[in-house]
Amino acid sequence: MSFLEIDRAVKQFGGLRAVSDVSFTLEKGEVVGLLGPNGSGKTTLINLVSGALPATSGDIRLDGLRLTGLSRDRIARAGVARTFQLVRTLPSLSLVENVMITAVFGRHAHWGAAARRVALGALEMVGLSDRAGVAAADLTYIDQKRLELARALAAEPEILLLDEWLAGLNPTELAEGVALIRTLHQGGLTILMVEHIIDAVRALCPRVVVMNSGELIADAPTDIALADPMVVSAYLGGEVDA
Ligand SMILES: Nc1ncnc2c1ncn2[C@@H]1O[C@H](COP(=O)(O)OP(=O)(O)OP(=O)(O)O)[C@@H](O)[C@H]1O
Repeated sequence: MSFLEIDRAVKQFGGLRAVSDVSFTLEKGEVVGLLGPNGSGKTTLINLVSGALPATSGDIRLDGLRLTGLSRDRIARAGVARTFQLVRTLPSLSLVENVMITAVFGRHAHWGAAARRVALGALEMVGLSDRAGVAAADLTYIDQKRLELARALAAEPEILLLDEWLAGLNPTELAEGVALIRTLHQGGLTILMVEHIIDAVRALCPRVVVMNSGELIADAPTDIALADPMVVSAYLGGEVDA
């Protein structure tokens, strides 16, 4: 049994099959890239794993527990946390308040002082603990991204789903972001990351899975997948420097 098992997952939106019979597994402690062109179904797949959307059919299991059909809250309690492509913070609340919310609804359902302690720990991990009392509205873009990650970490996940968390960062911030993800991985977290920045994927992910038009077209070591002609033509329009 693998840690995360995605077994023939399907998501149908009316006549559109956004995720079509996708199967792959992740072992505990792996960091895997989820690649594919715009509209290929990556975010939809993340939505199925995190419970933001119900699957049309198929099974998704974490450590043997069937997630399919469970509520989003129950899936968070099972140890799944994710970041969103569009950062979701509550601007009028302080950073620590923003993060406490996910500590409350996360794996261990902390409350009060315990939720605050977990939230401060998550802010520390992303380098924001010195600004815990600042309003989220006052953050720069990279710090909003850090806050979004802290919110996911405060849920104390077993598996972290990153949806283009590195997008929009400048080169210095990108290097910091890559280092941060590496630290999380080294701490034992299992990570599935949707990412378009190939240098970051190469730096972080020994293995990638690639989607195109809802289907899985590759599941291989990163160098091999990025040199696969089907991946090159589908995903990168032939422009990858593999
Ligand atoms: N809630 C929805 N209702 C209807 N169609 C949707 C919905 N969510 C996504 N889609 C469609 O499903 C397909 C896959 O979208 P998805 O966002 O999963 O792709 P993606 O690979 O994450 O793309 P990107 O890299 O641009 O984020 C697209 O055609 C999209 O328009």
